[in-house]
Amino acid sequence: MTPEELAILAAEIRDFLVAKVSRTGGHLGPNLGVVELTLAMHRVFDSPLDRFLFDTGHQAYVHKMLTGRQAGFDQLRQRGGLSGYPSQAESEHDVIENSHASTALSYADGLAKAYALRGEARQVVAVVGDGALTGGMCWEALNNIAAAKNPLVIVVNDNGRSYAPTIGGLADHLSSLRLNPGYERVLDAVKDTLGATPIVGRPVYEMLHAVKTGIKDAVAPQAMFEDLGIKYVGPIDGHDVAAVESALRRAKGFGGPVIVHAVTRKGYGYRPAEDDEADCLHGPSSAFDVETGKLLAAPSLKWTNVFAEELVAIADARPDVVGITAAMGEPTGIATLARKYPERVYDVGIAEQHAVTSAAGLALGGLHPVVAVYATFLNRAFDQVLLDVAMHKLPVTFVLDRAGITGPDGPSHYGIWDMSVLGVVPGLRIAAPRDAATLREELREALDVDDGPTVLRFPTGAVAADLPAVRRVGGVDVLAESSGRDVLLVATGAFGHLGVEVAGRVAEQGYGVTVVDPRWVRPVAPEIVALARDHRLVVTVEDGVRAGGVGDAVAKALRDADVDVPVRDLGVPVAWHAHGSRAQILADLGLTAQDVAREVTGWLTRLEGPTPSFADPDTNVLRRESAK
Ligand SMILES: Cc1ncc(C[n+]2csc(CCOP(=O)(O)OP(=O)(O)O)c2C)c(N)n1
Ligand SMILES: CC(=O)[C@@H](O)[C@H](O)COP(=O)(O)O
Ligand SMILES: [Mg+2]
Repeated sequence: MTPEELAILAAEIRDFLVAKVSRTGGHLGPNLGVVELTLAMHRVFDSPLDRFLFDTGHQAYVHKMLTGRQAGFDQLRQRGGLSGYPSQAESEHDVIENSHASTALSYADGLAKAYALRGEARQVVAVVGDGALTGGMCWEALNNIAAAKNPLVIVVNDNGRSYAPTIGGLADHLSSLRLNPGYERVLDAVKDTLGATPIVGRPVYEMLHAVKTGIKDAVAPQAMFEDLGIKYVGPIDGHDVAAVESALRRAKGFGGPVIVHAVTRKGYGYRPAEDDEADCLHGPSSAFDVETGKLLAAPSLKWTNVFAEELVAIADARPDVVGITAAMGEPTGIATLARKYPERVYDVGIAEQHAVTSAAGLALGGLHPVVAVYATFLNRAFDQVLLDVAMHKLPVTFVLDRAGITGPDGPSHYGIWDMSVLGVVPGLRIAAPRDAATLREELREALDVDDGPTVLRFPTGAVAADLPAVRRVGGVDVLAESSGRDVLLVATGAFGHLGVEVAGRVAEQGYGVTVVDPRWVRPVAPEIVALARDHRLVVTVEDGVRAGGVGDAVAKALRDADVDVPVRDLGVPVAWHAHGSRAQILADLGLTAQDVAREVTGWLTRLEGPTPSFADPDTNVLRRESAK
């Protein structure tokens, strides 16, 4: 293809991305920024013989288009449709399916070693963003890549942003070169005067590279990488296909590890994304107006908003409260605190392990840090929570947004493991609010705990309507109860509403039912044990994996207290759950009022002894507070 044809193709790809993603939602900004880069990769290398590894994978839409999957974009991130990330089931061109950042270079190191050992002449090309580069695994990988000296091409897609501008020393290094006025001005002048005739411009352009070498040496990215033993090529204009191709061909022929530093712009070529100061339309969650880039759906009050507002209200009175985000200030709501108290919020980059242990440091220094991350991303910092925070009994509060079944981002984004994994951390307490009122209350309770870590976890999306309790037993809220005592239903977190709906259905069948929201789900409250003692069956329902979850914990607590009441647990099976909407996935898992009620009555009918033994159908009226 001629440069002109390539330019036309790039424009067509952009038009396609905007047209499709504006209907489905998805990672528009990141993918608009890698159009030329991905075109060049496919022109220089031979996928799938050569392997393309996309770090985080949210920027692989162009790669999908170039590997025959354009038709799938109408169902992007929808159940049964195209994944928003690489998917081996979709294509042999795809490798990394995990949407957690900073993994690609480690995969690349291993893959390159395998090809070297097996004598396979296959190139490994890893695309890693400047944001992902702030993750520690990248540096562990670079250390090994340099030592292994295997042929490996690392494309640093440097757009200067994660969601917000990327923070940290490395980002400063990269940006000082990228933003060097001399480099940019001369580059633009060369490109302007020579017009779109890059071939003619090649010698001049290459001369510019020589000029830049001086700048590079002065600015250190080249030195920083080359001192590691990794060749550095760039910075190059990541939107100039010919320039990227030239750099990739040089890298391909080098015979060892090479970094190609491509300077790109997130949202490039679509003004609403380019001008979006928040995050360059990083990932609109649903359909948006093409003219403005604004979501079509009316904004709803989200769990995140409630958390953010309450945190600021608490921080107003508590100078010891500080916030930490791992490059997700806006998505987690911590940015709201930063706007009022910028000196009390720390963005550590995509570095959750560092976030947790630096929070331990903050706590040792007399502060009470709030670490706000998506539930799934805390997985990688388990050791830090366990040994750096909990073993030292430090007052750190973890606020886990997107806990439970999320949906469009697929299996590696589900926040379903926290209650199980964190359930084995001595001294750690977990709260699962059911609505805005309990979120506010439990956040305050968490920040009042000063002898160990606390966790607050809530799901994605609009906050559940307030669900007042009928009464409170210790720390446990009774949401509904009837005269009979056939079943105690423990409905955790946002499943409070589900629990009350199930109770109505079960009571209609003549059974006695009590629905409770434990509020603090770990450790199991003694009141749960006491309430269980009065019932014939305990059923738990949780928005998390069953194995080691609340159900298992309640069953163990009853065993430990010699309370011989059977426990049945409902939740998320231990499996990889495909992408879809949260409602669809919950329905697929039988976590709907109808399905749960059917399960509960089924268990009740199979219980030994007379049923309903405690419930008098005439008096077994379900008592509950109407939502205020
Ligand atoms: C471990 C982890 N933490 C947080 C995220 C959320 N996240 C998704 S994309 C992104 C920003 C990535 O920035 P960069 O690597 O520069 O890629 P870009 O979007 O700029 O192309 C973040 C923080 C994640 N995917 N993984
Ligand atoms: C790729 C990534 O990790 C995030 O961008 C994720 O897509 C955010 O999802 P939300 O839409 O839940 O904020
Ligand atoms: Mg970036």
